[in-house]
Amino acid sequence: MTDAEYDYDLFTIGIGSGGTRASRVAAAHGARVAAAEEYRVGGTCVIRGCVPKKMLVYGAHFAEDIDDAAQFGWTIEGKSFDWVKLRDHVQNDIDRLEGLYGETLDNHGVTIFKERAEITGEHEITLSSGKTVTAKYILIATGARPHVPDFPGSELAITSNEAFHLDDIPKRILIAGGGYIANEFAGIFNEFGSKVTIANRSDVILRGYDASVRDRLLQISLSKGIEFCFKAEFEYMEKNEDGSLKVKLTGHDERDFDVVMVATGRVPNIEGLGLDVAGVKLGDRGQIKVDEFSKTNVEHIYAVGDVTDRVQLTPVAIREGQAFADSVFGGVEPYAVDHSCIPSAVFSHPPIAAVGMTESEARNSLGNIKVYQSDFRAMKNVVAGRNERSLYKMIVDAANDKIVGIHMIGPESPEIMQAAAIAVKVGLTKADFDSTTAIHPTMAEELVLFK
Ligand SMILES: Cc1cc2nc3c(=O)[nH]c(=O)nc-3n(C[C@H](O)[C@H](O)[C@H](O)COP(=O)(O)OP(=O)(O)OC[C@H]3O[C@@H](n4cnc5c(N)ncnc54)[C@H](O)[C@@H]3O)c2cc1C
Ligand SMILES: NC(=O)c1ccc[n+]([C@@H]2O[C@H](COP(=O)([O-])OP(=O)(O)OC[C@H]3O[C@@H](n4cnc5c(N)ncnc54)[C@H](O)[C@@H]3O)[C@@H](O)[C@H]2O)c1
Repeated sequence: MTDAEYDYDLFTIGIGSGGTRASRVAAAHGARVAAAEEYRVGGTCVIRGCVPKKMLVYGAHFAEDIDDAAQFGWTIEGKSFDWVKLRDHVQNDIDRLEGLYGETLDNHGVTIFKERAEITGEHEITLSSGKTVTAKYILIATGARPHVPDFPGSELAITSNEAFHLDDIPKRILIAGGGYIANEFAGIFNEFGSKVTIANRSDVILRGYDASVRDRLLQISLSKGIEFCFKAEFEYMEKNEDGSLKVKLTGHDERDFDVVMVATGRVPNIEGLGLDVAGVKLGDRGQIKVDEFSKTNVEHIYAVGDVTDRVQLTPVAIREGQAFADSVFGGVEPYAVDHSCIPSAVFSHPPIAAVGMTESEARNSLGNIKVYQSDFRAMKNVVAGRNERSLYKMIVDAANDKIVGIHMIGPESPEIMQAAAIAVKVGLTKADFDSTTAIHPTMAEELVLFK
C-alpha cells in the first residue's frame, strides 16, 4: 500500500496521557490521525487518577486546616463535611476537562472514535461498531488497570476506580497495598473521618522511597489513627447480613469493614487488542516490549505509557508520546526519552517527594557518600500546635560533591521538589546549593541551609 492508500497515517488506541499527546503532536506535524477510546477521553490521570485524586487530597486537608485555624484566632462554627457535594463537584470538573481534551484533539484535526479498538490485520484496526480502518502506523497507549489479587470474595472489593464514586464515606475501610494509591487514599479517607486500616503483603510501605522518609510517613500516619497490618494477605472475604464485609487476613482474626479497596499495583491493558494477530511481543510482566524509541518488535507498531510498564507516571507517558510523534512524524532524528532521575511524589498527608538515589542506593552504588538531613517542624505546624515534623534529606557523592538524591516529607514538598529536581538532574553540587541565598521564612530554605 502507498501512504495515501491508508485511511490514516497514525491510529492511536487509547486516549489517555500518552495517546493524547502523541495524537495531537503527530497531527500538528501534518499527519492524518485517528484515535479510539473505549471509556472516557483523557484516560486514567484525568478521569480516575491524578486529577480527581489531587482534588480529594485538597478537600481532605481542610479537616486539619479547620482544626488548626483555632490556633490562628479563627472560630469556625457549625463545621460539617458533605462528601456528595465534593464528589459531584470533582466529577463536574472532570466532565469539563474531558470536554477540553476532546476539543484540543478536534482542533488539531484528530478523528476520535469513542469505542473500543482492536488490531485485526497488519495495518488494520477494527472498532467495536464493526467499522474497519487502516493506518500506516499504530500506537498502543491503552494504559493499565488495577490488579486485584485472586482470593475468595475478591469481587466484593472496590479499586481506586470506584473510590471516586462512593455514596458515603465508609466508617471502616480496609485498603490493601502499601504503595502510592494505598497511602494516598488512606490519607484522604482518614481526613474524612473513616477508620482506615492498611493491609500490606510485605513489611514496608512505599518500597523504592528512602527509608527515613517512609518511616516518617508511617509514624505520622499511625499518630493520625491509620492502622497498619504488615505481612497480611487476603485469605477470604464475605458479605455480612448488614452489607458489611467480613475479612480474614493472614495472621489476623476475622474483622468487619464497610468498604475494602485493593491498591496492589496496576497491570498493562493488553487483552483483546489483537497483539497476537499483529505479532507484538510481550515482556514477563505482560507489558508491551519496546525499544528506547517506544517501537515494538513490529516495525510500524509503537507503544507508550503504562502499557509498556516502564515508569507508571503521567509526565512519563506524555514524554514518551511526544518523543514518538516527533521522531516518526516530525522530520527529526529519532530521539529517546531519558528515564533517569525522574522526580516523583506521593500525595499522602503530609506528602512525600523524591528525586534521584535513596541513601541505601547511593551507598551501594557509590560507596562514599555524604548525607545531610534537616528534621524540623514547619512554622505553620508550630503555631497550630501540631506535632508533625518534616524531614528533608540530601545525598551527596563525596567524590565530587554532586547531589545524587533529595528526599522530602512535609507540607508542599512536591511543589518544592519540582525546582530542586532540576538541580539534581543537571548535576549541581552541594556547594552550588550552599551559595544560593535562602528565601526566609520558608520550608524550602532548608535545602540551601544543610549543615
Ligand atoms: C488513582 C491513581 C492516581 C494516580 N496519581 C498519579 C499522580 O498523582 N501523578 C502521576 O504522574 N501519575 C498518577 N497516576 C498514574 C497515571 O494515571 C498513569 O501513569 C497515566 O494515566 C498513564 O497514561 P497512559 O496514557 O499510559 O494510559 P491511560 O491514561 O490509562 O490511558 C489509556 C486509555 O486507553 C483506553 N483503552 C484501553 N484499551 C482500549 C482499547 N482496546 N480501545 C480503546 N481504548 C482503550 C483506556 O480506557 C484509557 O482511557 C495515578 C493513577 C491512579 C490509578
Ligand atoms: N502520586 C503518584 O504519582 C501516583 C499515585 C497513584 C498511582 N501512581 C502510579 O500507579 C501505580 C500503581 O499504584 P499502586 O499503589 O496500585 O501500586 P504500587 O506498585 O505503588 O504498590 C503496590 C503495593 O501493593 C502491595 N501488594 C501487592 N500485592 C498485594 C497483595 N496481594 N496483598 C497486599 N498487598 C499487596 C505491594 O507490596 C505494594 O506495596 C504506581 O506504581 C504509580 O506508578 C502514581
